[in-house]
Order: sequence, then structure tokens, then C-alpha cells
Amino acid sequence: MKISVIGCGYLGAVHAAAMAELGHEVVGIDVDTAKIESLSAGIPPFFEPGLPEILATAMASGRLRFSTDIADAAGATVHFVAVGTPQQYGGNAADLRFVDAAFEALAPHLTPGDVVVGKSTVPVGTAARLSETLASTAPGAILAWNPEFLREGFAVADTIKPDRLVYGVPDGEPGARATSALDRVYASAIEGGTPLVVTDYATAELVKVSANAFLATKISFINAMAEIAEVTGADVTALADAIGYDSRIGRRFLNAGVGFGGGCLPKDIRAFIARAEELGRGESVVFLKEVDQINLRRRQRVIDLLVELLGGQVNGKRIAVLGLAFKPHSDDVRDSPALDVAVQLRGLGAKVIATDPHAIANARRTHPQLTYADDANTALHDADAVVLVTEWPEYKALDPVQTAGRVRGQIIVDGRNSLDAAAWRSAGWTYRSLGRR
Ligand SMILES: NC(=O)C1=CN([C@@H]2O[C@H](COP(=O)(O)OP(=O)(O)OC[C@H]3O[C@@H](n4cnc5c(N)ncnc54)[C@H](O)[C@@H]3O)[C@@H](O)[C@H]2O)C=CC1
Ligand SMILES: O=C(O)[C@H]1O[C@H](OP(=O)(O)OP(=O)(O)OC[C@H]2O[C@@H](n3ccc(=O)[nH]c3=O)[C@H](O)[C@@H]2O)[C@H](O)[C@@H](O)[C@@H]1O
Repeated sequence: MKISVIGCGYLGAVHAAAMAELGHEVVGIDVDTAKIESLSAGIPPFFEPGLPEILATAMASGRLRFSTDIADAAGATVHFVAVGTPQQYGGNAADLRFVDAAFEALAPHLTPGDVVVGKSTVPVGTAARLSETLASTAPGAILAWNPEFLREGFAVADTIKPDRLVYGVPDGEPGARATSALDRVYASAIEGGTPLVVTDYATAELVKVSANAFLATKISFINAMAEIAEVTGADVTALADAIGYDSRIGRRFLNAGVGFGGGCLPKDIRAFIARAEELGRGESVVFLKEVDQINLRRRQRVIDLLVELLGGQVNGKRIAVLGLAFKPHSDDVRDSPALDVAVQLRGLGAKVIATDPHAIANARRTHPQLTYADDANTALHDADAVVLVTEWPEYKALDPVQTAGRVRGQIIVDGRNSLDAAAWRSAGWTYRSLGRR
């Protein structure tokens, strides 16, 4: 099939390359010239395992190209819109200006029968509104909403073989046509047994935000238990293992620590709260405010622990911050707890030396005032204390004895509860975590 993908960020670039990998003919379009130049040269503008490989194959096959000109979408019959929907500046709601601009720019290049497929995460009600607009700007074009559930770090596999597919489509013949077009796009996943839910726009939009809200709630639940564990001497990791054996609960997303961040979970729960309030149903999701608060408290707890361990103040103390990305296997620093901790420590007067295997360039762009080290050894040199905030495998593998030889003070706060506490303690470290013994 001929496909266009409007917006080539973390979601769109992977989607474009994966669609070409599946045999479709794809054009990826973005307003960011540098991003398009990089993608056109076969170089992903961000770190995503597996993307360089599928990008190279797809470019070599001639099935994938990139452009800054929206007119190049003409000729495709399915158009995915994957532009950003960030949190509004100064508010909680989603900023839909990029979605609106993309639809407005795309409309003149559509022909009747084309299917426009929303991929961006949007507040419920957005698709119905955009469908009405399209009816006048591009008569005969059909809108579907096909939310995306990929995880950064696993984006390629999640796109080629998703857990499930959800299509939000209009009633009647247009809905049937959109469904059949999407079935062709995703033929390999469907043939491979991927569950498919075909529903209306509102349900599809809500599936996406409720899935992220559930995941965020699960993380904040275990982090709330970590707060209780801290004052009772209980161990949150053993607790998570024990409740996780109950298959109704499950162990995944029960890792306590410095909490969730990234370009999605935090902004999506806030946008959900804002949208529910607009709909007069704020009370239905009021618990999400607590989910957000518990999450933000964990960042503060890491800071408080360091202050306590450093004798009441961190001013002038050299602190090695291990990790900047919001999670391992990503270079994304959007709303990253790790970067937030580094920035706050610096604000308290600490000499912060931060490091990350892949996220330094992105962190430096938004926070040029921080001091960065290219590797953990350099960051650890002469540190008065160490804080691990992104559980990259290389940090988890640090040897406590060797690490002791690099630092000035053997103090470590394990913000991801991911180190072997006993091994670090027996090597002479003062080891503290978030809710672990
Ligand atoms: N990053 C992720 O893992 C996932 C993201 N999502 C959702 O997908 C959407 C995109 O997210 P990301 O890719 O992370 O954001 P991003 O910020 O990495 O990418 C958005 C891209 O859209 C481009 N753009 C903005 N306006 C445009 C326009 N008018 N025409 C063409 N391109 C335009 C930007 O230049 C940027 O490259 C958001 O709604 C997000 O919530 C959903 C699932 C997973
Ligand atoms: O809408 C989105 O963009 C995506 O948001 C999340 O994916 P992602 O943000 O890539 O990362 P996750 O693996 O969900 O992790 C999110 C945050 O939660 C934290 N986390 C995760 C799991 C856990 O047990 N504990 C925990 O603190 C991670 O460190 C990270 O900061 C969802 O998992 C995806 O399904 C969804 O498509």
C-alpha cells in the first residue's frame, strides 16, 4: 500500500520505517528539516534499538523516503498522523496545535476515499471534531483513529508485532472502508494473531489514555507501598514479587523507584484529568491527581535521602548522577525523573556530574548548565555521593569494590532499586534505596 506518515518523531519515524519493512511504500513527512535530512541519510535522529537496521533496509529497498513537503503525501491512500501532543504550556491539557496544523496542511492533498489515520494520543472527542472538519476540507476522505501502544526502547518490535490493534472508525460504509484499509496495512500482524478491536472514535481515544493511566497508577501504587515500606522496615521489592505472583495483579510495572517520566505517561494523565474536568466528570479521574503527586514525591525523596546522607546539606558536594534518560534503552529526557533530580541537586548547590550512555546530547540541549561526563568512571571520580536514577545495564553491573576506589564518599542512593544491596553494603557502602531493606 502507499502510505504517508505525518510527523517523524519517536513514534512516526519508527512507524514509517516499520511500514516499509512490512512491504508498503512509505513517505515520512516532518516540518523539522534537520530531522528529515538525518532520516533521509538513513540516520535516526534519536536512539532507538533496531531502528538503524530497519531504516537502512527500507531505504535501500526504495520503499521509504522522507520529505518536508506535505504535498508529497499526495498519492498515498492511507495517511498516518503522528505529530506531537505535548502538555500545554502553563496548563494540564494537551496542546493540539500540531495535530490541527497537520490536518489543515494535509487536507488539500487528499482525494476521496483516502483514509486519514490518527496515531497521536489525543483527548477524547478530538477525532469527532477532526472528522467534521475533514468533511468540509477534504470531502470523501475517511478518518480513523488507531492509537499506538509502543514502548520506547522496544518500538520496532512493538510496531511490527503489537500486543493489540485498535481502530476507531465511523459508522457504516466509511467505517467498513477504513477498517479494510487498516487490515491491509496491518495484514502481517493480523495474520500472526494480533487481537483486533474495531470500535468508535471515542472508545479508541479512551483506550489509549486509560491504558497509560492504568500503567501510571500501577507504578504509583507500588511507589505508595514503598513509602509505607520505608517507615515500617518492610521491603517493597519482596512485596512486589509476592503480590505479582497473583496473576490477577502481575509483576510487570511494579518496580518501585524514582517514578515514571517520559513524553507520555505524565502528560497523558494530566491531559486526561483536564479533559474529564471539561466533560464535567473530573471526579471520575480525581485519583490520577494523587497518582501524579505520589510520582513527583519520589523524585523529592531521592533528593531528601542524599541531603540526609550528606549530613544535612549537599551544597558544594560532588554528586555523580548515573542516568539522564527517563528509562534505559532510550535517549528521551522529556519529563525525566533522572534529569529532574540532577537539576534539583544542582539548584541546591551540589556539584553535579551527570552521565548517561545515550541521553547526554538531549539533556545538554535543554539543560546546558549541568556538567556532563562521557562515562560512569569519569562521573564517579572523587564523588562525595552517587545516585543511580536510570537503570542502564552498565550501571546495574557496576562493581561495588571497584567503584569504591573511584569515589571520595561511599554513599549511594539507588533510585531504581536495581542494585544488589547486600553486595554494596558488604563493600563498605552506605546504600539506600526507595523502600527496600
Ligand atoms: N513516543 C512514544 O513512545 C509514543 C508516542 N505516542 C504519541 O504519539 C505522538 C507523537 O509522539 P512522539 O513521536 O514521541 O513526539 P515527537 O515530538 O518525538 O515527534 C513529533 C514530530 O511531529 C513533528 N511535527 C509537528 N508538527 C508537524 C506538522 N504540522 N507536520 C509534520 N510534522 C509535524 C515534529 O517536528 C516532531 O518531529 C504523541 O501524541 C504521543 O503521545 C503514542 C505512543 C508511543
Ligand atoms: O503512550 C506512550 O508513549 C507509551 O507510554 C509508555 O511507554 P514509555 O513511555 O516508552 O515507557 P514505559 O516503559 O511505559 O515507562 C514509563 C516510565 O515508567 C517508569 N517505570 C516503568 C515500570 C515500572 O515498573 N516502574 C517505573 O518506574 C519508567 O522508568 C519510565 O520512566 C507505555 O508503556 C506505552 O504502552 C505507550 O505507548
